[in-house]
Amino acid sequence: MQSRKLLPALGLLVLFMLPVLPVPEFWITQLNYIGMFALVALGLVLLTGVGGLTSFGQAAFVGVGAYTTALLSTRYGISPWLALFAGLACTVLIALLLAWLTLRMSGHYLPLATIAWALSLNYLIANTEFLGKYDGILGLPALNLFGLSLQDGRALYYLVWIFALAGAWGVKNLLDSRPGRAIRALNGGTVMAEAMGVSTFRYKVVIFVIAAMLASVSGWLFAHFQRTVNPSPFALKMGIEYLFMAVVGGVGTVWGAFVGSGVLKILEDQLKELLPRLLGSNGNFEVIVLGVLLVLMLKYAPKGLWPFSQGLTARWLPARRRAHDWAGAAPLPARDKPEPGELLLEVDKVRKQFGGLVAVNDVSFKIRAGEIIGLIGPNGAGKSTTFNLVSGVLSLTSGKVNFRGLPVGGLNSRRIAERGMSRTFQHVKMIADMTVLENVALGGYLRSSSGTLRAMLRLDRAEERCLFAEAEKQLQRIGMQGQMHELAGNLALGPQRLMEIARALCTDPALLLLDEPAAGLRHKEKQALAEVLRQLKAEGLSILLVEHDMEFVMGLTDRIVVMEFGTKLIEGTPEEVQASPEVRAAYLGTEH
Ligand SMILES: Nc1ncnc2c1ncn2[C@@H]1O[C@H](COP(=O)(O)OP(=O)(O)OP(=O)(O)O)[C@@H](O)[C@H]1O
Repeated sequence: MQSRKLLPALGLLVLFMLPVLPVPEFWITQLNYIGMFALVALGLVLLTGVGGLTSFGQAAFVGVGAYTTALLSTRYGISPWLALFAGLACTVLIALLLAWLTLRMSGHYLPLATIAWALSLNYLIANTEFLGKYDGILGLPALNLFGLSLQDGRALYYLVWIFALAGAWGVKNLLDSRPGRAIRALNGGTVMAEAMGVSTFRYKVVIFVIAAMLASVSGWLFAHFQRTVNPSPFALKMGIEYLFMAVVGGVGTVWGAFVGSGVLKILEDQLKELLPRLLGSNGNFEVIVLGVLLVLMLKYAPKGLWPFSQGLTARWLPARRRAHDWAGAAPLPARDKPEPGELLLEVDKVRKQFGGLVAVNDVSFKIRAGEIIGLIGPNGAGKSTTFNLVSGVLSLTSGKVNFRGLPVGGLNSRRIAERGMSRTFQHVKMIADMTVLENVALGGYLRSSSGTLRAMLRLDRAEERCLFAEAEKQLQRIGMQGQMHELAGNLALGPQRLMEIARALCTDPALLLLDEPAAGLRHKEKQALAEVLRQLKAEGLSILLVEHDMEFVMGLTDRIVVMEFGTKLIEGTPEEVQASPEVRAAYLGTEH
């Protein structure tokens, strides 16, 4: 534990002592650039590494910050500090516009769109008379802080690194918070996060804007360091380099941004110097060597240098475990629970057509509070589609769904979660590199309120304690408390499915929707799951269970709805269903 705190403290001390030590000016300049580049790469850690949104266009935002301060401080004599905020305001406006235009794109369309707007913004700057075209703007004033001129690289060094480390602190805090868990959920697609009540589009915009703002601050520092701006450092080529820096360091890790910026900057400069001397001729040979090194790194350390080095040192540094500081935390707000026997869910003639195929054909059933209802049927019978209609993943072609007396048909899964239905997934959806506890705490999203700024400034700790206390309570409820500090991705399938149930319970649902929870489980794991579900029923919870495993459903449910070819074949008690000749023909007959 001691070495975990000692090493960063030592690193910080060395970093802040460097300018007063006899370190050559060249290295101070290098470190200034590394700090500025790291700010941009930090934005990419959040946007690309964590959020899964690849951007080649961050250099354009560096340009917005640089040009705004250049223009305002040289033409209008405005203080560079005011210009910093003006630059950030411009950046936010441009980022919001671009986010609105591009962030709904997926796959390769988004990276292509970032290339397109990076080219356009750069071309616009380079061809605007007002901005000095390709010559840019010269004669920027040096920064001044409390009467102290930061003209000298050694003086500016402190400002650069205060910004860079403050950025790292903010991003690190954000990732370990309520909005941070929502952001970390983006990378695995939007369905699970939306089902936990997260507006995934909103968080995509948030990380896009934060990344743009970090780039803009870097541009402001860069402009006053160089004392001149021109379009070339903000071109697409630099946008690609920033992405390389993040990837080389480790695109999902905060300190990777610093490692990547440092390694690339130093290697590039040293190779530029060394290679022509070695080869005896001039040329940009460093580009070739860097390209080869990058390919080798992607092959042998694909997660980047920081995670690679962490893997090597894991033997000496014990894994960090979250301090258990939530004992006695206040409970999260809870919803009014339905009375036993109260009509909870009313599915009335729901229909879903995919083109000419009627996947669900006027299916109706009801669930009362305290019941476990099974929805079964052979492959392709329409169970998952019905489940998705109830949980808001699919829109209804016709029919009605009422929940606790109010219509919910047509609401999206976020709104459905707000009303008190929570679901699990046929294929487990989780954040593999987060602990079990953190995954479950994501379920408490709608019962808490800390926003991005509070999280970045770490003002959210009291609410975080409440969230973790609730997550631990739900894990205890299903008998998984002992595994709460494990990474979710390291669990076997059975515990992963139970973890999903704990996450759904953390939303404080009135109805739990389980999509094939026994699929792929071993016999013992099925027994453990059935035990948990029986216990939840005994506690008064209502459950809709879509399942393939007949034995599992028969021993657990109060009533069963059997579907075939999109229609409801029969509804009854497990005994009635088992005795039904139609079911035998349609389902059991084909199964046994
Ligand atoms: N998005 C879609 N587009 C077109 N057809 C679909 C879509 N989703 C499902 N279907 C079709 O609707 C029918 C019902 O599918 P559904 O997945 O609901 O069945 P199921 O009972 O859940 O089957 P399984 O047990 O195999 O998951 C199938 O014929 C399926 O091919």
